[in-house]
Amino acid sequence: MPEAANTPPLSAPVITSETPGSFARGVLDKRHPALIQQVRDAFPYGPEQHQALDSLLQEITGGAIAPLPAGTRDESAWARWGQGYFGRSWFEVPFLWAESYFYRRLLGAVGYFERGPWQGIDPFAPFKRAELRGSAVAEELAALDEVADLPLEGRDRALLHGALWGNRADLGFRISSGEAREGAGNLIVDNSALLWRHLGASPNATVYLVADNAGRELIPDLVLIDHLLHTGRASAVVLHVKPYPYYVSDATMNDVIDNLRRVAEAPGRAGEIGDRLWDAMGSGRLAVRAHSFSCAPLPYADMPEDLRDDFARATLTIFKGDLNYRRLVGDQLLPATASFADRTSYFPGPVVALRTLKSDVIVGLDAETLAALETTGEAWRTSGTHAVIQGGL
Ligand SMILES: O=P(O)(O)OC[C@@]1(O)O[C@H](CO)[C@@H](O)[C@@H]1O
Repeated sequence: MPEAANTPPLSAPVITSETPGSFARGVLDKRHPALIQQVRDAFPYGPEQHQALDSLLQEITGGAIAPLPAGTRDESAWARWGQGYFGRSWFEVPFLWAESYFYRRLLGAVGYFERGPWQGIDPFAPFKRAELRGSAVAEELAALDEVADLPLEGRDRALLHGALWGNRADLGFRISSGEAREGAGNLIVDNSALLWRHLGASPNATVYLVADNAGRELIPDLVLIDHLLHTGRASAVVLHVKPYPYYVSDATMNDVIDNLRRVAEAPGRAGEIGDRLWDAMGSGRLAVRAHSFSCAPLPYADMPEDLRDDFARATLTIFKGDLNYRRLVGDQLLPATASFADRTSYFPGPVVALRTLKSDVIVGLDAETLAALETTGEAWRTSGTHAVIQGGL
């Protein structure tokens, strides 16, 4: 098994998809082929795209990993990141790398990067759009009218939890689970008091939020951002999104615009929040960044200098979602009781992860919680029913 490069002290095997029946294997041999079919069905692609999708499907299900075509704009970056992986089976290379490269190749297959009519067409846009127009978003926006009447502590909790559990609704997750599960969910680590205390003790805070999915996750993220700005907990917010479509529903700048417009056009409090956020973007109090490393197949421990310098300016960085969590602590078979603070000690500032559990990686549990979870017999690590608000503060 490959060893982790550049990651903090505790070394543990990097997760691959080699084991039949494992979560990672299921993503590669079920979720990815199903996604190719969904994308194919969602657009009137021409023969060129269909052929490219056919050969990608063939490659991921039985072939060897091929490099990017010569002359592609990011060919050299992927040649570097994929050194030692090309020519091998998709299942035996690191899971994180294989998933990221799959999305890069899927976009390549539908002509996203090439000059031509399909350039810049987000293959996941129909799914994102449907979610944005759906009744769940409308209901969640309407519920903000009630939240507005809560005392500050209640609003803090409701809006933080909204952003947290919004992560359960991601569209990639629904490909294998049928539907994202609804319900109360289990918060198995809750460091939210530390988060509020840290912000309370930091005048003129700049909060960074590293976004995950668009739609039912990004909307509550934006609402939380407004809450931080509006209550003075933050004087500025920086929102990191993906530079191109990724992991099905990950938020890009186009999604920020669509989601913000959706909020601003809603009636009631939601519309007010949308207007304030619109103004915050205009005044620079809310800035958006789309760094290329956000789509890199690497842990944050390997982030480039410019991104490290950027995060170093944050009073607090909030990482959303499962994939960011994997990249933050390392996509490795770590002991669940390993310290979150130790695993994130390389990060240039205080961090908090808001994540529902949708893959095998988890750290920072106490032995009792872990033992109780293990006795349930549930797939608590991967089902999206459990969550953490976990801080290295
Ligand atoms: O980062 P998110 O949206 O919370 O979750 C994304 C995710 O669940 O999707 C993949 C499977 O498709 C997992 O490997 C991954 O962690």
